[in-house]
This record gives sequence, structure tokens and C-alpha cells, in this order.
Amino acid sequence: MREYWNSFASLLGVLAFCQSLLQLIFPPQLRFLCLKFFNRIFHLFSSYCYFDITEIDGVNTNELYNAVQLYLSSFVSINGSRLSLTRALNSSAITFGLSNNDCIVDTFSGVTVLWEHVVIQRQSQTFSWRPLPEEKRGFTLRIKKKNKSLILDSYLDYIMERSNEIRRKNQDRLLYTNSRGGSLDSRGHPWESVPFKHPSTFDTLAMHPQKKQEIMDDLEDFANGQSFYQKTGRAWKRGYLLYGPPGTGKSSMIAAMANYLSYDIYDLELTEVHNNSELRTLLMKTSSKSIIVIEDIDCSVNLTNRKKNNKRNYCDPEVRCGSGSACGGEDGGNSITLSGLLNFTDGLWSCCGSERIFVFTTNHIEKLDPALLRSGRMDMHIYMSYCSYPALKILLKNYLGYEESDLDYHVLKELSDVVDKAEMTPADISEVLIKNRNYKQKAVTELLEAMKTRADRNFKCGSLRDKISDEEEQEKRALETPNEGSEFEEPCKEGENKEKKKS
Ligand SMILES: Nc1ncnc2c1ncn2[C@@H]1O[C@H](COP(=O)(O)OP(=O)(O)OP(=O)(O)O)[C@@H](O)[C@H]1O
Ligand SMILES: [Mg+2]
Repeated sequence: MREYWNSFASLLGVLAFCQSLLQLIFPPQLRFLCLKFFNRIFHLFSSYCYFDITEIDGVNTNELYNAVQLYLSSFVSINGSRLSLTRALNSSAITFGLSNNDCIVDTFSGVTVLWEHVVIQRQSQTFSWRPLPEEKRGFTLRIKKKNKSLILDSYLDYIMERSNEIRRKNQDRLLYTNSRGGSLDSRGHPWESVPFKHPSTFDTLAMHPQKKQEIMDDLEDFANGQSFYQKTGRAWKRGYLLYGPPGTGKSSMIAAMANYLSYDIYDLELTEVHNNSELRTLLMKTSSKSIIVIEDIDCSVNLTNRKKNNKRNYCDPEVRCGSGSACGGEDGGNSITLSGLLNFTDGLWSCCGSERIFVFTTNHIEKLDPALLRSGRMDMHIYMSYCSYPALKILLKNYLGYEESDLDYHVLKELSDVVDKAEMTPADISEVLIKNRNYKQKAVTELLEAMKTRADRNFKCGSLRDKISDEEEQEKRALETPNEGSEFEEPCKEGENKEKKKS
């Protein structure tokens, strides 16, 4: 045994001597070239080839890296021996991942591949125009050279598909916001995200069941319509305009849509967008299977029609000063224009990515520019109305567990008579029901009382309004030089005006 150790020690000595000799003879550059050369030779004769998938590709986030990470996380918990566990802020799901510099084997169509998660420290002196993560992360895929075509043709596509599926099914969907005002994070993203957990669904949404079904069918058709959109040459996107008084469920409807289709939501805050090109960047960074929302579009920014904009926009950075210029305009330096927004929803840029839904909401549809409303731009205009009787029944069921048959016939009759006249929003009604949800009878009685009071008030206000506007009308007509002949037409005009007011 001692002899064996002696010869091993002398061998090490010889090796150390050879190494120092080599270092003496070969300068470092030459050594590096030699190593590279031997590496090449090794790869030439090796039966394997390698693919590096880095987390950041130049300056952009590499989607394939995220997809691989997600894909591996689906089976790494069973096969891996050393795992990294992560849980995003506010998320309920724990994600398994491959530990740093660890490997895992996968099989696809009978072919075995090896994945290695490579993590190295980033050199601090590396120059970058934005902060980069401290570690360089990537996956290395090792496959047999003879299987290269199979892997490149189908395996990577399969990974992308699977990762999308996994993300939709297992992971929390995300609610994105651009509240950082255009600045990018270390991975080059202008959006910030939190897990999306809104409980609103089409079941909890109080609206006419037929209208609800129409919307659900439309969403379903859209989600399954890839080949239709392809065949007809249309971008795979759809626009919904939700309008109606506050508290009628526009935001709840968006949440229900996202939950129904399992889509992410991008809540676009227009006041945080400085110009049209920033808007385009935001659009480019949205993923497919998502809903892009602009709430209260009438009050977000001063969007006037394109003609007016053209006149006014001598100070539009994109027209004159070049993108990013800081020349202020009427709207205090915010140079996002209606045409920019229209391009965002409808132009060439709107179809980067696919399967996306645009939803705009407003309380005042009459304030919107007709260009935004023309058909093809917002495919469906959905009026979210005051609570109707069918919607009221849904609220009674959801909040109190009351079916129609559980309520007294007379109470039902009273409710159905007064609900339209009361003009109460589902938000108003749900407030009354929540307050008394432990005393169901009391809840119904109080609701009926509240509705009657509102209906009474509306009636009085309505007749007062009619009276005032009739007087105003008469005064106006008196000032507009009345002539004898016009008296003949008077009753008819008045009738018309009343009709208009009603509508
Ligand atoms: N149609 C509805 N069905 C069920 N609940 C509703 C409905 N409308 C409103 N609500 C309730 O009222 C609350 C406010 O509704 P929501 O925020 O969706 O209204 P909104 O129309 O978006 O209002 P705003 O125009 O002020 O943004 C919600 O939390 C929800 O509980
Ligand atoms: Mg809302």
C-alpha cells in the first residue's frame, strides 16, 4: 500500500513539473488557444451537441428560458434530488426549480436529453445601460447529435406549449400594471405584476342572463377562433367597450372575463404613458392570452379627434421633435394622441402577439371620439345597466341564497315593479344585502324600502326636471322670434322633445 502511495505522489510531482514547464514555455494567450483547439477537437469527435439558453438575450428577456424553467418545474419535483423552491409575493403556489448547476434528464419521443441549470456570477465591470441581475443564468441542453433535428423541430415547440399550459392551469394568473411610468426593470420589462385573484365570475355577475350568455359565447368563439382569424386574414384580437353608470359592474365584468378564459390582465394606466412610442413598447411587451384594459378612457388623457390632434400636434414629439422630446403640450407634456391609441388597438402594431382582448371602460360613452367607437375597432359595445329584475334575482341568490321560489309572491311582485324605477346599481343593492346578510328577511325588507325611496325620489326629480326643461324650452322659443304660423306645429314639437328627453 505504501508503495502505491509513493508512486502516486511521484506521479503528481511529475505532473506539477510538466505544468510549470508548460506555463513557462507557453504564454497565457497561447494556452487559451490550445485549450480552445482541444475543446474543438473534443466536440468534433463527441457524439453530443449543446444548446445554451440564457436568461437574458442581449438586452431582452429570453422567453425560452422562462418556458424551460416552467416546463422543468412540472416534473423536477419527482425526479430531482436537489431543488430550489420559490414562492412569489402574494402567490399561493410554490414553484420547484432546478438548483444552481444541477442537472436533470428528460425524455421526448424516446430520446433522452440532459438539462443543466448553469448559474455564474456576473462580472461587476460589465457595462450595461440598465441594471442587470447579479447572476448570469441559463440552461444548457445536451443531446445526441443524431437527434438534433427532432429536438429543434418539435421538442422546443412542445416545451413552449407545455409551459403556456402549465402557467395557465397551475400558476396564478397575473395582473400587470405600468405604474412605474415607463422605466424598465432589470429584466427589461415595463410592466409590474402581482398574482391576479379577483373572485368575480360570470356566475356572480348580476346582469340579464341572455346578455351574459351572449358575451360568454362571444369570448368562447374568440378563444377557439384561431383558424377563423387566420382564414379571414384578421388579427386574432377582439375589442369590448363596457359603458354605463358607476357601480354597474364594468370592472367586475373584466375580472369575470379573465377568470372565464384564464387570461392575464394588463391594466394600462394611460396617464403614466408619456408618448405613442412608449405605448407601442408596452404593447410589444404584453403576452398572448391576455386582456389589455384601459379603464375610464374618457378621463385618462385628453384624447381628441385626429383632425384636431394634427392641428395641435406641431408639438407632438413624434411629428416634429423626435421621439422622447420633452416639449410640453396642452395636456401638460403628455403627448399620447388618439391616433396613437387607435394604432395601439387597431393598427399594424396591435397584432404583435396574438389572442388578445382589448377592453375599454367608460361612464360617459357620449364623450368618446366616434373614431374609437367605429365598428371593427371595438367589436362589442356592452351597456352595463342599472339593476334589472333578472339581475336582482342573481344578487338575491348570491348574497342571501334565495331562489325565486323562496320568496313570497307579493314581495317578488313589489320588487319586480319597483326595481326599474329605482335605478339602483348592483353595487348599491349589494351594499344593502351585505349589511343584512345574516338576517335574510330583514335584508329583503330593507332593500324594498330603499328601492321605493329611490323610485319616489326619481319620480319627483324626473317631473321637476321635466318641468324645468319645459320652462326653459318655452323661454328659448319665446326668444327665437316666434311667428303666428309656428303655433300650428307647437304640440308636435313638444311631443318630440319629450320623446328625446325620455330616450
Ligand atoms: N353587475 C354586478 N354584479 C355583481 N356585483 C356587482 C355588479 N356591479 C357591481 N357589483 C358590485 O359592486 C362593486 C363595484 O363594482 P365595479 O367596480 O365592477 O363597478 P364599475 O362599473 O367598474 O364602477 P366604476 O364605473 O366606478 O369603475 C363590486 O365590488 C361588485 O361587488
Ligand atoms: Mg370600474
